[in-house]
This record gives sequence, structure tokens and C-alpha cells, in this order.
Amino acid sequence: MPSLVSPRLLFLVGEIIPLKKLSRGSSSALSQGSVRFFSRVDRHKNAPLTLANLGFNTEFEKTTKNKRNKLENVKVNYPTEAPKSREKVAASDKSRVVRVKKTLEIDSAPFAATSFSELGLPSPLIERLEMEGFNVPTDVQSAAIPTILKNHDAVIQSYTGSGKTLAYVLPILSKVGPLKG
Ligand SMILES: Nc1ncnc2c1ncn2[C@@H]1O[C@H](COP(=O)(O)OP(=O)(O)OP(=O)(O)O)[C@@H](O)[C@H]1O
Repeated sequence: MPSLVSPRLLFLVGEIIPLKKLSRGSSSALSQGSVRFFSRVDRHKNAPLTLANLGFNTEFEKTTKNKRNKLENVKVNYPTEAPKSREKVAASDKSRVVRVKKTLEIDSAPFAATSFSELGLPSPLIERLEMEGFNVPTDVQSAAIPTILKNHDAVIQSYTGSGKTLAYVLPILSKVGPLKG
């Protein structure tokens, strides 16, 4: 038997040629596992040729069971208190809380103010508006002006002719120019 023959081929002829009759080189090429493999085949001679009967499955199951047992024995200690680092994050996250409060202020903005003075505009600007005949703000102005005056970003969307221009210009004029407060 040539020594370069593969272990699988040796298995096929193993029932005919006993191991001791193999050349020295061939038998030394067999690992310990291969020898055990032959002995298992002898034990289950009448059994069907399955991986389990050849011993592979049994070893696999043992390994799996061991692993499962190890996992079952692991005690998981769930933390009962939040880690201190998380507390720090919560403490440093005050800006988010403030933002939420501001959002609530937006929600409570008047949508039907009866005068521009209700919106927090400076009095020089209100006087000039009244001089021009603008006494009552429109709905979009009532909602947008106080929001922008609180330094929120705003996207103004309303139908044409609803007064969007003054809605964003008046807060600007309350900060810059001769009519600012
Ligand atoms: N509070 C107000 N009271 C009376 N008139 C107003 C008031 N606000 C705006 N107007 C007048 O209503 C008209 C329409 O206003 P404005 O052009 O700002 O509307 P708009 O929503 O910007 O329209 P568009 O979508 O066409 O730009 C203008 O003539 C403006 O002077």
C-alpha cells in the first residue's frame, strides 16, 4: 500500500487489509484518531453506517451538552442601579429637558391674538404697525412671532396672503433697526 494514500481510502480497504499488514510508512501516517475510528467500526459491525455509529455524532453531542451546561451555570447579575456614567449623561443632558420645555411653550403660543402687543413685540414697532393700520395679527403671525422671538428656528407654511412676510420680518425688526426694543 503506498504511503501517500488518504485516510479515507484506508478506511474503505480497512476491512480487508488489517492495520498491521500495512507498510510501516502507511501506519505511521495514520493519526491516533484514525485508529480509534477503526475500532469504533468494529464495535458497531451490524449497525447501519451512520455518523452516530461511527462515533462522530456522540462526540459532537458531548461537546454541545458541555457548552450548554456551562451556559446554564453562568449567573447573570443584572445591575439594580444605573451606572454612574449614565447619571452623568443624564445630568449633562439638561439642555434636552430645556428644549422640551421650549417646545411646550411653542404649543401654548396664541393662535388668535387680538393685538400685536400680546406677541412680545417692542412698543416702538407696535406703534408703527398701528400707524400703518395693522392692529390685529393674523393667525400665522400669532403663531410664528412669539416662537421666533424665543430664538426657535421656524418654518412658516400658510396660504397666500395670510401675512407670512410680517410673520418673520417683525421678529427681525424687533432686534435690529430703529424700531427695536
Ligand atoms: N396683521 C395684518 N393685518 C392687516 N393686514 C395685514 C396683516 N398682515 C399682513 N397684512 C397684509 O396682507 C397682505 C398679504 O400679506 P403677505 O404678503 O405677508 O402674505 P403672504 O402670506 O406672505 O403672501 P404670499 O404667500 O403671497 O407671499 C399684505 O398686503 C399685507 O400688508
